Amino acid sequence: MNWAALKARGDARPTIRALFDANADRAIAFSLRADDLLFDYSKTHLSDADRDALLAMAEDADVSGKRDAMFTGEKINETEGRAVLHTALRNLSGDGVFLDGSDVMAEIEQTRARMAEFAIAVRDGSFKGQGGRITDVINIGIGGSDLGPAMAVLALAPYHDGPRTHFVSNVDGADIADTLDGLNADTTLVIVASKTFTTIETMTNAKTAFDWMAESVSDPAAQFAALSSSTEKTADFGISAERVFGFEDWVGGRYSMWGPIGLSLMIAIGPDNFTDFLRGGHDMDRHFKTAPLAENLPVLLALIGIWHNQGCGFSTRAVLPYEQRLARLPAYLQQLEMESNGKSVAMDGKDVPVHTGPIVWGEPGTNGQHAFYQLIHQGTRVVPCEFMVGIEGQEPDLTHQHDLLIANCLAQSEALMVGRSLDEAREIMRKKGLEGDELERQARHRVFPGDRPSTTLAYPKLTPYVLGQIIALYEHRVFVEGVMLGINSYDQWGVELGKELATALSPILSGEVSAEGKDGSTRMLVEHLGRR
Ligand SMILES: O=P(O)(O)OC[C@H]1O[C@H](O)[C@H](O)[C@@H](O)[C@@H]1O
Repeated sequence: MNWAALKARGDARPTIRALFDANADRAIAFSLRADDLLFDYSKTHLSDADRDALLAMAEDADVSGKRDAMFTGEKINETEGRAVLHTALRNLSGDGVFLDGSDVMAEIEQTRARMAEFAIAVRDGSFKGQGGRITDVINIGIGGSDLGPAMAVLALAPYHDGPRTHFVSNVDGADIADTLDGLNADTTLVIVASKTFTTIETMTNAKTAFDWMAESVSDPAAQFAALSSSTEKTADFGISAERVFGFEDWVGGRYSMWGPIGLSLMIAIGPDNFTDFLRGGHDMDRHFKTAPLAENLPVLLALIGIWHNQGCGFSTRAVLPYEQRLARLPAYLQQLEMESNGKSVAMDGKDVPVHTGPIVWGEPGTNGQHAFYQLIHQGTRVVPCEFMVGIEGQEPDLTHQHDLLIANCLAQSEALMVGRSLDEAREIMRKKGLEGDELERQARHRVFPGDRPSTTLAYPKLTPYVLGQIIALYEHRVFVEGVMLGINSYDQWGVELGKELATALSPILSGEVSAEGKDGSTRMLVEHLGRR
């Protein structure tokens, strides 16, 4: 990968406005329609030649070959010796997906059918709590066993016609205490979601929920379900096999919401809507597998990411959905992107010679506009922005509010690109009656440098299908960026050390083990925080 050449291109980038001036059809030439999504990347610094160079880099990195290897069950997660087949969870084509020569689809479909049967029973009241029909469902999980369903349940609130859904993740007792407060144990279903069924936060919260349940009902385990790859451990916890929904280790935690980890979502919106969500993801898979690289949405999104981060040196990325119900999407994408591509060592064991995954963050618009957009417009760093907006909202009586929402979204990307010159700012100050030094001083504060890049993803309406498309789009984008960087996007060794040290610190904090050997700062903090 010729990173130096890409950097040279980034350094020599033309202004975005110059690119528009040079090509009257730039918006068409630098946008892509796939199914009913429109991805506009014309408000970036990418020229035809830069795009060609990036596409050539994608070809050199064998993105197509690696993509096919993923879909066909090769063990591309080399550091864990596993295949990467979360796409099989949403494979609705009827075609087999083979791993080591055997088709994995029968088991996936069987589990999905069991999930649907259980979800229907919870929704129609035929599965009951010991106090009657289930009114509340609590998903206890963290990371990939929390963020996906939590994000999607909020995103798809208009489709939510099942019991109330709650998510508990943090080991901070405040999380579970606040959630349990006011719930009736005898009409609550607790879903313990953990791929490994060893995660300390989840196991601790599950035990707390079990004890809470035991205070009110004679058979607490009867109101527990489990989602995991480790069925022995779910049995040890006492959860009956008929309410255990398993999946295999070739589904990564942050890619797992399409299968059993999505049970809370399925109960909330119903199996049919859940299938629509899968269909959206599956259709994006089909597009990713078949569209030529230059017309391939995940590939282009990845190339924009590589261009901004490794080409132009913009090391952060703001995700700005103009959709209040996508409030948890930035958090979801933080795990997806930063846990997948926050690595320094390439597949071959060598250091990656460039920065890897960007720092991803964001908030829904318009709220962010009144908070951090100041820095995006006038700060000293360039933050590429990824806007998202729907043609339609879900509130037929509030279309005027949706129009305002769209106007704000478009205004931001326009403002970022065109900016406001010093002369324009002077004119505004002159009209306000200022003159001389004061006019000059005030005008400078009102300059917007402009030439700041953004992309806009427009979708018809935030339906389950569209959410599936968007999530699968970002999953594949992360994969393509990972391939180009030469890293394994599917492991997460970087989370281990903190876990190990936390395990060692617990007995030190409780005074069972001495803090000797710890560094001075940690010893001081143990002494200060270990007081009861
Ligand atoms: O689903 P679990 O096994 O409980 O894991 C929950 C989460 O914790 C881990 O530390 C990983 O960083 C995440 O990738 C994972 O999603």
